[in-house]
Amino acid sequence: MGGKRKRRGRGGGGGGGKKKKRNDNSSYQITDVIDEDTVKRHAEEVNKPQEEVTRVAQPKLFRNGVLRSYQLDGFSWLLTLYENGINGILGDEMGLGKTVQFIALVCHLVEQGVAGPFLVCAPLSTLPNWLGEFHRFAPSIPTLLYHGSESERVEKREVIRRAVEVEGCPVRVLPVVITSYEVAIRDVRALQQYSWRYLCVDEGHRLKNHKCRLTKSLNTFPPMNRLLLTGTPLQNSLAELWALLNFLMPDIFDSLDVFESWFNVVEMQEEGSDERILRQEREGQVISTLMKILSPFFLRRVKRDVNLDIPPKRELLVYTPMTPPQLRLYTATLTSNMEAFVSKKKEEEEIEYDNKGRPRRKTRAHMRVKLQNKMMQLRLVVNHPYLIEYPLNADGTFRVDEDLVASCGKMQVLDQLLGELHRRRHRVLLFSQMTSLLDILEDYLSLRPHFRYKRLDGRCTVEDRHKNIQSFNMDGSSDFLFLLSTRAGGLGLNLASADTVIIYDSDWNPQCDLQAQDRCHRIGQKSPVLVLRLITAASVDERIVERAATKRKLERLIIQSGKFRAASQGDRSFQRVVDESELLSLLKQRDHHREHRASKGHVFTKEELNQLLDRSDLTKKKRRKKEEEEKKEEEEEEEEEEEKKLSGVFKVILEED
Ligand SMILES: Nc1ncnc2c1ncn2[C@@H]1O[C@H](COP(=O)(O)OP(=O)(O)OP(=O)(O)O)[C@@H](O)[C@H]1O
Repeated sequence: MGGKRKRRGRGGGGGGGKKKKRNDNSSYQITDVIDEDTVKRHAEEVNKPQEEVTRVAQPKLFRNGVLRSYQLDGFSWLLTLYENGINGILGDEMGLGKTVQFIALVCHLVEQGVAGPFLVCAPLSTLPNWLGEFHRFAPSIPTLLYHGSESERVEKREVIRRAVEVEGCPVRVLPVVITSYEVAIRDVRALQQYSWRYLCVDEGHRLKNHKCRLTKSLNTFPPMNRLLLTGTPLQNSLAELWALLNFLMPDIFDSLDVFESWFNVVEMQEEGSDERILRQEREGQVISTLMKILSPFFLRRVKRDVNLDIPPKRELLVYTPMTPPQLRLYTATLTSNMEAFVSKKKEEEEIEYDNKGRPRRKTRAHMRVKLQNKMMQLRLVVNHPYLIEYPLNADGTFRVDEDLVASCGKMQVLDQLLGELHRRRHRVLLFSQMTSLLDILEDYLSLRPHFRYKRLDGRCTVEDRHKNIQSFNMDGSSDFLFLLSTRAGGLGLNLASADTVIIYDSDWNPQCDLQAQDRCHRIGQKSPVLVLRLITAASVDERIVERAATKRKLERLIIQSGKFRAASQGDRSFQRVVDESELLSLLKQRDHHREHRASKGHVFTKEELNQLLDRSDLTKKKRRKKEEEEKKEEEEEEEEEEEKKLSGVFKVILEED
């Protein structure tokens, strides 16, 4: 175990309570993890009983929209945190409108005379969205996109100091500065100079590594209120969650070692650990305690809690076989002679004989990878053999023909799925981890020119991202497909005009794939969403999906269990220990609904395809849910009527008495 980390004493939330000394590893108490008094004080403030919390009305500066009831709750919660100088995490499930809740908070603070400036630090791909949301919902609040070349940024720094008049506000207001993580790191010196009133880090799980440059840079800023927005606060391990808490409250969460030792994370994440988790909970109430600690700083609502009225989502696993060339490459990799295999093949191909029988060297294939990392090689083979070697034409250009589809099991199934989805007029988001695979998919799309598409990955400029997203979301857009890299395209984008997600290759981190799915399963979605996860059978793909499922277990137990949903009040039933049956059902939960495998050959039969793509029952499910809700409402109304009548009777009786 490492030594005690030095406290930095930054960040608005640090409580400065007394610290308990720890002796050795085995005798850690929960009070070693955190300062109990401080947490208790925060909890009392934030978790006041419902009656005592007055929900704040929608700010006047928040226009062109009505905050939903849970958003008003969330905004009130944010305000309570601000007023008590506590930092926190708004962890609502993706697509519930975390952005608008923060915008409402800014509007309210400005109305109250807080002049700013406010700093929003977000992934590059979401900057246009942030600006758009501010312009749409709070048009009178000044904003500044802090981005661009060095000289542009120097000019913009002047604007940060320029306060403007805002109608109905007691003070002149400084802008909300919206910038990317990269720029915040690059310009840390310049940005430190301002007296920021509030820092909001969007997709806050970016700070999951407490040693990352962004965390270090932001920690050098003068103290101010800090807020993290993230729909996926627990990604791979509790250490990552600790890093977020450490960023927000370094005084309380100052030792990862202690935190980890208490919450025995490694054991909890091992495969087949269900029994152990249950035992730990029985003996030490580990999960319940962790929730108790988190509760004052963390608010999370999920779609099913808030009656969002969007159609349901269904995830299917679609298993695809390997083609013979893929199998050969895969076996060669496993037996470690991939290099020999490929170079031997290359040699055979490179020597050609001219019409006089003389040997002539000729390059036929373009070797695309340095063959080092075995796991990576296996992933390349299953994703597309052309990622290993791409055949060339005589003139040295890439050979793009039907072999591109025929040589790869996933491509054959993808081609079949896309054909049918296009015919049924669905619109598709297609995610891959690898930009080189997106290149191959673009080559494929040149063979299917009727599939109009857009593309977004880490290489796109902010302007191109914005243009492509707008054009895809436009009414009457002719785009059928959006190619996205999971890392760049999974964050914070609104693509609710699509209703199908295809995950070509799964991420080791399950939250990245969830992020991807929720680009279209969000407010604004009108149709049931189908998520198709392609998995090459009996390959590294299966291992990735299994590993991801194990990681999700922890997240499901702590974050998804629905205990953080009340914005205020003691309703957060932490007094009630998470009971065993509840834990068991969380442990058993699966993300996917069904698995599909082609019964014969490489692709699906018509019947199988129909079954796979059918979502009529989801529409029915939605209708049924609505009917049930209406029925419940009617019953409640009837009950109320009944009660009124009864209380009338009692009143008469009482008066007569
Ligand atoms: N009250 C509202 N009225 C109208 N539109 C809303 C409202 N709340 C949210 N939206 C819209 O819903 C969509 C999702 O909101 P937003 O992007 O803020 O979600 P999010 O929780 O931040 O998601 P993510 O975690 O994916 O970033 C946006 O298009 C937003 O404009």
